Amino acid sequence: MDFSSVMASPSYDKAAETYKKAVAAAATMTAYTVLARSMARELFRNELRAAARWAASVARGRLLPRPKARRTKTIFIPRFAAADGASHGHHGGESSLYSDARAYLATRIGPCAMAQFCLTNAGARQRLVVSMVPGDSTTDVFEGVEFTWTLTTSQTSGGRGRGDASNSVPDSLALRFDAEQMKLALGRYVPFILAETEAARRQERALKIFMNTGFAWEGFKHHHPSTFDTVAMDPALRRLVVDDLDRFLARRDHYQRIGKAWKRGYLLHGPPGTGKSSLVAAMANYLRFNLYDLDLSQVYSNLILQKLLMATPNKSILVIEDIDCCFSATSREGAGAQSVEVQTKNGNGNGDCSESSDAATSRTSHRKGLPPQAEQGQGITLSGLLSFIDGLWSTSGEERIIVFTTNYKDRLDPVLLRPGRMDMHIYMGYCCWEAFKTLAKNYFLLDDHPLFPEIQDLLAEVEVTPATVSEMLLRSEDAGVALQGFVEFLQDMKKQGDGKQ
Ligand SMILES: Nc1ncnc2c1ncn2[C@@H]1O[C@H](COP(=O)(O)OP(=O)(O)OP(=O)(O)O)[C@@H](O)[C@H]1O
Repeated sequence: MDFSSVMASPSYDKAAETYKKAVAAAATMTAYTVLARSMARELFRNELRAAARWAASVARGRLLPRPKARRTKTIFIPRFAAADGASHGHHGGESSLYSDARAYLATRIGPCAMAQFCLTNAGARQRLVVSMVPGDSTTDVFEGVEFTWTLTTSQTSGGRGRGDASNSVPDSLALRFDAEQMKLALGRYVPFILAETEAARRQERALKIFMNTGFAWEGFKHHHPSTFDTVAMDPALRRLVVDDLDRFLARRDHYQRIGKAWKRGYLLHGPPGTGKSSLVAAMANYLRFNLYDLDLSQVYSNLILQKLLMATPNKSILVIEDIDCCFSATSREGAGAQSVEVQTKNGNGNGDCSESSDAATSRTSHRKGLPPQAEQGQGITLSGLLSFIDGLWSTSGEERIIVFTTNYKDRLDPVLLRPGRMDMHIYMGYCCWEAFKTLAKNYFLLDDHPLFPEIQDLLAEVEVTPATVSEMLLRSEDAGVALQGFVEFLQDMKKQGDGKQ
C-alpha cells in the first residue's frame, strides 16, 4: 500500500493542519483519544485506521497511569483450633467457625461451575452436600465485594503436591479479599455467614415439646402443623409478631450492649378458641425452638420450679398456659404479690376459672385441682416465678422466649402486667374477615367464593371464634356445602340476639 499518495493530496494537508492545531490544544488524554479517532476516521483508509488504533492504544498504555496492584488480605480459619492457638496438631473437635463456613459455602457452590467437587450427605434428612475439593477455590460476592475461599490442605504421607487432592486433607479455609474491605469482612460478612448457617440449622432441627413431671422434663416429638401462614389472625398483627421475633433473633449484640438478658416475653390473651396455643406452635415452628410447656399444677415448690426452669436450654420457648388460673388473686389487694399461691382453674372457688367456658374443654385433666402442697401453703408463688424468670433464669441462658396465655387479661395480677415484664401483649380475638380468609385458604385452598361477600358482612356483626369457624369448615369436604352451612350458622347467631357466641 502506498501511503505517500494519500498523504500528498491537498485535502489531506488541510485536514491534517486542522487536526494539528486541535491536538496542540487538547489538554487531556481523553481529548487526545477522541481526536485520534476522528482523525483516523477522516484521514485514513481501513489499514491506516487499524494502524492508528494500535498507535493510540500504545500511547494510552504509556500515558495513562497503570492500575495499582490491589493489596489483598487473607484470613485463615483453621479446621481444628489447637490449645495453643496454632492450627496444627488438633486437640479438640472441628472448630465451629470452620464448619459454619463450610456449611455456608455448600449453599454457594454451584456444581455446574466446578470442574471437580466433593459430594457428601449430611443432617437428619441426609441431604446431599456439595463442597470444594482440597486445594480448590471459589468466589462469593457479598454486598458487591468479592471474597475468594480456598480450601487449604495438609499433605498426608505419599502426597504428590498441592494439586494432589487424593492425598491431602482439609486443613483450613483461607478467605482472601481486597485489603480495603477488612471492616466489611469481619464486621458484616463473617457475622452474615454465622447467621445464615444458624438459620439453616434451625430449619433442619426436629422439634420437641417437653412437659414437666416432678423435677424433670419429658420430651415428645412436636409435629404441630401450625405456622404463621395457617394461624388465622389480623395480617398486620401477624406481621408485627413475625418482625418482633426476627428482631429478637438478630439482636444478640444489642442485648449484650444494653446489659439485658437475651430473652423475650409474650402475653397472649383472648377468648378461648381464638388461636393462642396455635400461635405458640407457629412461633416454635418459625424459630425452630423446642417448647417447654410448664404445668404449674405439677410444681409443688419453688425448688422444683427453679430446677425445671434451669433445665430449659437456650433457644427454647417456655409456655405457661392460663396463667390467670395458676395463682390466686386473693393477695392482690392485701399481702401483695409476695404471697400468692399456686392455684388451678377450679381451685380458687371464686368462679373465675370455672369450667363454664370453652377454655375448660381444651384444658388437660391433670391441670384441674390444687397440688396438695399448694393447699398446705407450701406452693410456689407468682413473685417466686417472676423473680426467678427475671433473675437467675434469664441470665443463665440466652435466646429464650417465655409465653404466658390467658383468657382473661383483666384478671391478671398487675405485677404480671407491669411495663417491661412481658415485652409484647398479643390479643387473639374473634374471627375477622382476614382471619376467615386464612381459614378458607387452609381448608379449601379458596381465595374467593360467591358466598364470601355474605360471610364478610355477617362476620362484621357476629362474634365467632376461629375454633368455631374451623369446626364449621370441617363439616364437609365440599367447600360450597361447608360455606353454606357456615352462612346459616352465622345467620342463626345474628337472629339469636347480639351476635355474641
Ligand atoms: N386463630 C386460629 N387460626 C387457626 N386455627 C385456629 C385459630 N384459633 C383456633 N383455631 C383452631 O381451633 C383449635 C383450638 O385453638 P387454640 O387451642 O389454638 O385456641 P386457644 O386460644 O389456645 O384456646 P384456649 O384459650 O381454650 O386454650 C386449634 O386446634 C385450631 O384448629
